[in-house]
Amino acid sequence: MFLARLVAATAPDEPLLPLSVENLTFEAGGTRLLDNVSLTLGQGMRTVVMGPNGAGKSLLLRLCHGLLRPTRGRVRWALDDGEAVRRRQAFVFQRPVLLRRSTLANVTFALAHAGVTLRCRRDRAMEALERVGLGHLAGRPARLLSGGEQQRVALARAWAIRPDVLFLDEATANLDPSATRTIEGIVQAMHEAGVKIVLTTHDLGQARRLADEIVFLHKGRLVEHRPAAAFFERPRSEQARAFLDGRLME
Ligand SMILES: Nc1ncnc2c1ncn2[C@@H]1O[C@H](COP(=O)(O)OP(=O)(O)OP(=O)(O)O)[C@@H](O)[C@H]1O
Repeated sequence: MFLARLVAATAPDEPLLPLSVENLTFEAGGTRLLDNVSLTLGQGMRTVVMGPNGAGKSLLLRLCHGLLRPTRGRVRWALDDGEAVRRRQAFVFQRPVLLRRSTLANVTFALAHAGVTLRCRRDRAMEALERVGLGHLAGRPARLLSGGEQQRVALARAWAIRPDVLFLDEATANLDPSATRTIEGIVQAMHEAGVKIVLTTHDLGQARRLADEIVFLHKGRLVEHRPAAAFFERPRSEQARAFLDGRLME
């Protein structure tokens, strides 16, 4: 069992993508919050999920990542191995959840959880911390770091496990412009390293900077799924036009 985990974490041969979402529906308390969404996300493009408050962006990401179970429909990966699928993706939340340990230990803990051998953990964790510019703070208690630094620890943790797919849900919503740009630079570096990026944001500037394609949701429905340049220049739907003009609040 342990060996199987190790192999899954270190030798990802078969592609995980594309990710197909088929007639995905999520209901809670008698309300349909995500309504029959179908789309396919492939390798390479940075996908930005946009839409007004309550559109279902977080729900879509959480369902894709397996944090929630759909009421109907399904999430299908190219790889038909639930354990490997789970281990080859990472999720960064709006507020990072950090352990009451050193910055380094937060990353090595994630590696232990991913089945990486004790021998490799420290080097891999340090490498990831260096990549996000936090090598010098490895020994500092993680919870004493600034908000932007804490989010960089979350990204180092994600990077260290070498995921195929990284989901980010409003990862910069609480950060100032400088910390936001730092996070965007790390996301861009992960994209260039071959990690599939799927993120939600309220920040139109960020969407324009990072997106290759846009998934636009409104009231739980998929309204547009198009290349970013086309979406921003010629949105097809009235909802998207209103949203880009700042006229669609929910
Ligand atoms: N587990 C849940 N149970 C019940 N309702 C939920 C649950 N998760 C989300 N919702 C509701 O579903 C709707 C969509 O939520 P979601 O968080 O996906 O929206 P969002 O598009 O990410 O919005 P925002 O931009 O405001 O973060 C909201 O009305 C939210 O209150």
